[in-house]
Amino acid sequence: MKTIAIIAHDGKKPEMVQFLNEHREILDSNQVKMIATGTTGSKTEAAGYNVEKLLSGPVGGDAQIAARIAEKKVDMVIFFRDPLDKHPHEPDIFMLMRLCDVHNVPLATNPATARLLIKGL
Ligand SMILES: O=C(CO)COP(=O)(O)O
Repeated sequence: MKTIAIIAHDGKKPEMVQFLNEHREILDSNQVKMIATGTTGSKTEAAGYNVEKLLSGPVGGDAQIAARIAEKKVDMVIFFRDPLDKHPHEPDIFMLMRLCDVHNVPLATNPATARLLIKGL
């Protein structure tokens, strides 16, 4: 069983849903568990997937996922960041990405990278 963390900023949520739908077969299999920040999780559920929803990003969701990364409970992170928007919780976003590097967890921040990573699952 592999755990994938799914996170998307508002401007990137449509791209995330499109990405998920392109990989439905893999993501629906019993070999994959998804966790997500709150609103991304709601969109993921609305698209028909099972997902564990954590808090919304700005109120601690990124920090919760970062903690799971530190606890070695996450195998891959797909985080479609919006580089053209400001985020009040930027310190949490950097913490999450930093912990991916500390713990050598694969991190995709755009669909092109995510497509390559998910093929390697
Ligand atoms: O803010 C986010 C990531 O930094 C995402 O949070 P939501 O999925 O709750 O919108």
